[in-house]
Amino acid sequence: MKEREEVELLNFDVKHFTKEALISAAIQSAFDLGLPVAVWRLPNQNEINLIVSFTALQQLQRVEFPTLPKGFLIAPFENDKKGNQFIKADFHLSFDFDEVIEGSDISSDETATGKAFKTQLIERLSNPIEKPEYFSLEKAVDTSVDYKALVQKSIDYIKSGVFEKVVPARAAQFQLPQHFDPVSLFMNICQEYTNAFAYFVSTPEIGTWMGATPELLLSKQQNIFKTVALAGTKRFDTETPIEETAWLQKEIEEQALVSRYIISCFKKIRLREFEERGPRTSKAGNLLHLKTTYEVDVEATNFPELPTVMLELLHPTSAVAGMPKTETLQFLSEYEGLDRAYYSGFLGPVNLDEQTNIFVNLRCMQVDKHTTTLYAGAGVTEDSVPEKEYLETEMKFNTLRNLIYPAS
Ligand SMILES: C=C(O[C@@H]1C=C(C(=O)O)C=C[C@H]1O)C(=O)O
Repeated sequence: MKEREEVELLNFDVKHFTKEALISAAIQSAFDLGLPVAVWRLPNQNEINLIVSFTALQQLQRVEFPTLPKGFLIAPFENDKKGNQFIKADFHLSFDFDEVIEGSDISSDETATGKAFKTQLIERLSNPIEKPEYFSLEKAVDTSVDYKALVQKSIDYIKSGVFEKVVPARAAQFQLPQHFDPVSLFMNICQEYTNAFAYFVSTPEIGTWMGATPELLLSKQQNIFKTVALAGTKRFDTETPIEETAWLQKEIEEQALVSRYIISCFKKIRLREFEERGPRTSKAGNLLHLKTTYEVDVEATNFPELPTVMLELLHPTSAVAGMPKTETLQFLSEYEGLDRAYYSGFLGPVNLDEQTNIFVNLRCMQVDKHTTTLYAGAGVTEDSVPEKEYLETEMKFNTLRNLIYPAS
């Protein structure tokens, strides 16, 4: 670890501050200067990372992972419209438990913005703030759509053979508590959902998003490419050991469709050597899902561009859109009545610690100044019951809602 001398970049010992104070001051300083900031914690890890870009978001036509600098990728559900957005890591802090383990000024030349950011950070640390401000789009979201009727329509379309599975979503808007602090919420997410990808992203262009997603879209660590098929939802029951969870035919089929979709992507690019594990029951907060993992050795298969190619083929998977893709996307844009924005898009760190980890943006919310919009969907098949799918979206909302409004 390139410890001390890099931590010294702030000209004083950051170890005097808690990680909450440092994260708050960095978010506030990014806000003050109109700069993009991302904070995250990978599943089953202690390390929290924070990056700030000294330039505006970069729009990427194609996500060429091997040539991208260190940064954070975020893309909306309807990717063709706004495209992939990239937050370049010009400033990077990482924390393990309470210790700053790395602080680095990645940008090679000291720009005026970079200098201004560090000056501002020192200023904000010396005069601590209670909670940071963040970018807010104050977006109006139509939450009036009758979700149960939408599920019924989905079932009718499936029965008439238009498609096999579709994932309609809905949004709910809530007033934020008066003393809402995104940093303490982020810390609670990290603590409560240890096997989720916990994140906070705030930029002038996309506003502020937070979440605790259980779904990996793809990752590359050393030479191993990984993706998962995640679907089927049940409430976690503390009385039943996870491995003894019983799944209904409907849920098994729903998840098998996602697996089949991933395998069809591999087939399209003539990739035959992959390792498949599962389906197994996987816990996500208070919910359980069925999960199959796929791994490919990109060196052995001589396929370095696999993550780039698979990103384009996979998104949106049938876990968030449906099967087949074209018909279900058409149905959703016609009847869902919701701008999903970054919900069910994808996001995650790129080329940090020589790894890339991109997740499907689920169990997430867009945060405005006084309100928050939560998004959730449910996989509908022929055997779905509208009331049950509605309750499933409520349970998914609860992932974050329970932490924003803890029962007193
Ligand atoms: C669509 C969501 O979740 C997806 C849909 C699932 C399902 O239909 O059972 C389960 C996990 C996710 O792949 C969501 O959380 O909003």
